[in-house]
Amino acid sequence: MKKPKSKQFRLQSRNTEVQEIELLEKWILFGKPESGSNPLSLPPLPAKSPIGRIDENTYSQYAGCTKFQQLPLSKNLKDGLRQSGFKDMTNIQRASLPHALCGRDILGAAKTGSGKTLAFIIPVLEKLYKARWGLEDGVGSIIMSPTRELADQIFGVLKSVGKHHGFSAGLLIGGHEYDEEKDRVNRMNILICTPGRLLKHMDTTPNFDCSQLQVLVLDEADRILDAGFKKEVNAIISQLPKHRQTLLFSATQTKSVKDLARLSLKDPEYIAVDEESIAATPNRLQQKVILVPLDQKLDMLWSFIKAHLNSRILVFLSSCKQVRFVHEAFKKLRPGIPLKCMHGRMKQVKRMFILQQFVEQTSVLFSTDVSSRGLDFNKGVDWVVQVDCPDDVASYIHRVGRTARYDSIGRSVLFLLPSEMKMLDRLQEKKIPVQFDKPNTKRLQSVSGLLAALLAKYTDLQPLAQRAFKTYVKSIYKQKDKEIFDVTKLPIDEFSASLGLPMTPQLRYLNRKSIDKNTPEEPILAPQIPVKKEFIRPKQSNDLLEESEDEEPLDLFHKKEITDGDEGKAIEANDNLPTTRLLKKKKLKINVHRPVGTRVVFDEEGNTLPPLARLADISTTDSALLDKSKVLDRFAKLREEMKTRDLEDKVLDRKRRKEKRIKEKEKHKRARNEEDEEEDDDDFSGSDKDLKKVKRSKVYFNSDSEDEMRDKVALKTDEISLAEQEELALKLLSSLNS
Ligand SMILES: Nc1ncnc2c1ncn2[C@@H]1O[C@H](COP(=O)(O)OP(=O)(O)OP(=O)(O)O)[C@@H](O)[C@H]1O
Repeated sequence: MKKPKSKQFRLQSRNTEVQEIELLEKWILFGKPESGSNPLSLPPLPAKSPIGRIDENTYSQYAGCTKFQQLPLSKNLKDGLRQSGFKDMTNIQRASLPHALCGRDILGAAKTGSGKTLAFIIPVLEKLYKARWGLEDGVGSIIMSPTRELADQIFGVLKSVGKHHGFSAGLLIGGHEYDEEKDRVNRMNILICTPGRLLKHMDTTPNFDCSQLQVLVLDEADRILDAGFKKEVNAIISQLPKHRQTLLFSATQTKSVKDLARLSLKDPEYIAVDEESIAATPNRLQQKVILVPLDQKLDMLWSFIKAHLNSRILVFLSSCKQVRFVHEAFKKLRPGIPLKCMHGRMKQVKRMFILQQFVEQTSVLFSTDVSSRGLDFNKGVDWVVQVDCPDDVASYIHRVGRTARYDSIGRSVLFLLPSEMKMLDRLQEKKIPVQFDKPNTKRLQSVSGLLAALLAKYTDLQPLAQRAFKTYVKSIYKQKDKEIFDVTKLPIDEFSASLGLPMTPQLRYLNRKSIDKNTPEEPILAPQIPVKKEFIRPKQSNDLLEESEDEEPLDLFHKKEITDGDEGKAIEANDNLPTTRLLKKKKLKINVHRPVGTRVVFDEEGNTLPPLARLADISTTDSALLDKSKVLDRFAKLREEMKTRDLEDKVLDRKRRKEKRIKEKEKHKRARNEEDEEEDDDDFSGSDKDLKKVKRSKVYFNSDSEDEMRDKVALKTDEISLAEQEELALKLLSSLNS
């Protein structure tokens, strides 16, 4: 146990703390970089130049320095950084720390894996230290992250570099015990959290108070500020004090980040260290794009894995269901490397466990975008394989950013469908150095046949495959960027077969006939409706699957059923509308409170008629709207149908009852047997046992037609006794005769 420190020692250390803070503040003030300047452009300080106070009023320069030790940081933090192995600063740290340490708001963008975490953790720790923040002061800093895993990693870095500081820090993320968090949340100085969980505490935890907040950090700011978190983040920000330092970091600077900057940042420093090279991906990252038809994606992935059995491969697919199917199916095919999967539907603890396993050994991790942002795989991912096209360039950058972290090298490959080639242009527009390659199909191993066999053998795999198929197609259908994602160009049947499915699942929202170019007939429920030009999807000039100009615009949707008679009217009514308009089902509002018999009925001219007048009309006039003979025929048919159904039901019912009876008898029999066995265990003499057996054989029957058997045996007993009687009579007679 530690010896309690003496009062004098505590006083002395408090004095040195006060002196240190005073010195740091003067040093920071003295060397403040110009607002808007880029410390990276300053010449680096000579290695042996003095650090800290030089004389009474002179301090060393810190803007432009390259090492953490040259910064005006507390001794506690310098020790923490050194012990965690951090010596030289990365560019984003060099560019942002001098500004952040003097209390400025920061809007920082830097490549993935470039060290943004330390760029905000250091100012947080220093700000609270200089404010002499203590336990009783409550929440001093909030660090928000979009995902739990990322929050957990930030927490890890904070614990490591801040271990010599006395702050209490807590992780507030979903999947953790909420009630337990409630008790200690008020005692935490630094909160690392996901937006949802923080808001929950703000709303429900008594006395939870952030009114003294000093620093707010948004990591992966673009993601936190996008539509998904908008409500939560706005609600949180409205409860925070305006007077605070705000640090926003992300790999890509988006408009919404700037929007937030306008809302709450005060003269922020825009720090984009990669602006000169523009590309948001590291130079150490080799990036390839290959053209893979949809029905060959799994073959390609399988062949790739087989060719890289000694690597750590992170595979991105677009949905949880695909991740689950590919993981389960490939696991059964045993490629010779451990396979793992991770998606948002998994419990937090499991996700953490999988991540840890993945970084420890060579393996393949199938994942959704849940692991595409911010996760630091300890420089350990060799390959990032994007099997499904990312939503946009930002998403691409985040995915490939899981490899080539800090100073390590990495490789990535993106599979693009012929219809998704526009994505290549988008990447090149953003100056992302991707290399387009043709895949080596000589080494391609086909797995679709194997998958079909697997699906037949493991019945639980088939629904997984079906769901994977459906979610993939739906994800393409729902994508906003129709220039890249065009569901009409997917070879649906071939894709289904490539997953091993015996039949293509039904996709209700797609009109299959329109998609299938081999069956150019008209969709049955889609009458030819003139379509306004502006509603037709513009054709892409560089689409490999381009259709001819003359072709009718594709109709992807099912139409509301239109009967022969209605068809003309429907067309007339919607003359100038695009086809899609017709398909929207009109929601019928039923007023359940309407008094009975008050329904409004219209005549042919559109005049309202009194309720039920139309029916009365039918009975009184010859021009009946309903043909009576037809109605009677219909009723006769219905009666016939009901009769046959009734018969079928009866047969079924009889069968069910019989089965039930048999089951019950078997149950009785088993119970009896058990009883008898118990009795057998008691002291039975041999003869008694035999007797019992004989008795039992008379009582129990095994066959289904039990009653018949019983009758037969009864008959048999009668016959025997009769024969015996006859024999006895004969004997008697012969004895009498003799
Ligand atoms: N100054 C440094 N010296 C050595 N290693 C560093 C330094 N700064 C960061 N690193 C290491 O670089 C890796 C990436 O850092 P970090 O996770 O902070 O990157 P990031 O920019 O936040 O990435 P992302 O955008 O993907 O979230 C980590 O393993 C971290 O330990």
